[in-house]
Amino acid sequence: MITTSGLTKVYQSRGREVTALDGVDLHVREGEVFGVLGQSGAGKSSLIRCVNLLERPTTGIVTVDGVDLTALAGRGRRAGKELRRARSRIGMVFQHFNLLSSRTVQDNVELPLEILGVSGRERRTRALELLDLVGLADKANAYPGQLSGGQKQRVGIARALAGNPKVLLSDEATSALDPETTRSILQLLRDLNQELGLTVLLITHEMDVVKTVCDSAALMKKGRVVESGTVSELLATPGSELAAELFPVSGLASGPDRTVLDVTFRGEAATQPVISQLSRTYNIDISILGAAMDTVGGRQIGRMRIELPGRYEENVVPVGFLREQGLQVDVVDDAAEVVAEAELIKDGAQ
Ligand SMILES: Nc1ncnc2c1ncn2[C@@H]1O[C@H](COP(=O)(O)OP(=O)(O)OP(=O)(O)O)[C@@H](O)[C@H]1O
Repeated sequence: MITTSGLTKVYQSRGREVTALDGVDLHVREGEVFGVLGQSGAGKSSLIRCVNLLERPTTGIVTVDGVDLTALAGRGRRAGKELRRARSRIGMVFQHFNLLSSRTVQDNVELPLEILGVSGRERRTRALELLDLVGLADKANAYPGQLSGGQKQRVGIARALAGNPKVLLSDEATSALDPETTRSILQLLRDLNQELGLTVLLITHEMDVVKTVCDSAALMKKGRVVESGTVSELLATPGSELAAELFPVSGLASGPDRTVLDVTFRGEAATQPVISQLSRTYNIDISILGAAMDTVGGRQIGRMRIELPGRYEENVVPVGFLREQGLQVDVVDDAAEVVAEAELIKDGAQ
């Protein structure tokens, strides 16, 4: 539904060039909720703004629902009209709602329809339908200033849906909201995704958002996508940074000459007593350093960090046993963990 290939965006800023996107290839399938994560400055906003051509990419191609938007941009009047039409099929939701304070809720929702030249009567009916869909039928005549943050975002979503889009882009839609309101807005996006078959591309810096609503996710760093896939694929990828952040377990080895493993359980494997079997079969003592259960991508999943006596070379057979039981086993390298933690501290300090 959304494809970018070789997308770059270079800004000219005070005489120097800033590369915000450095060759981004993204594939968002029809009907999925796709989350793009990354630290501040990674290029997330530039990406989403290039997808609907709010920002003109420097090079590369953006296709939405089979239409090459980059080919239409800046190619005369006729193509401009086609681009406007294609863009009306892409809704956009903003972090700070971007509502007009002098217009009522209903008039805010009608605005894109006015621009599309829809008649007054049709606009009113459509706006009321949309307000009903987002649970705000009783606020049609209120002004944005009279609404809570969550209600304002619902109006923003209703407005984004006015042109009957197939795609909804969301730029940090929940980051100005409290946790409870965030949950209800995410639920609304999920319901719209399922009821209307809407494809949603959202950018966020919150792992919880990805956990709650996303089918797929990508991690951006310095203008590049460094990991992407369905949430289940990512969780099954050894060494995936997104998986580790989506589902963190911690705990350091209790001393030298120990093997630390992250064992991920899902489905049937979660109900088997594998740890006690492992201990009995190989006559080893196992310490549990950390454990967590969670629902990720709608599936229950568990992860446990365990420690076995002896170095990894001495534990190849027990590790093989765990893998034979269908468990995902990642060997935790303490030295790498220490480096990763130091990087996190350094990034946080910047
Ligand atoms: N209009 C602009 N002019 C010059 N540089 C820009 C412009 N917009 C973004 N940048 C730069 O491009 C890089 C990527 O910015 P972008 O806003 O896309 O990142 P982001 O991941 O969305 O960050 P945040 O989470 O803080 O919004 C940054 O270095 C930023 O300073």
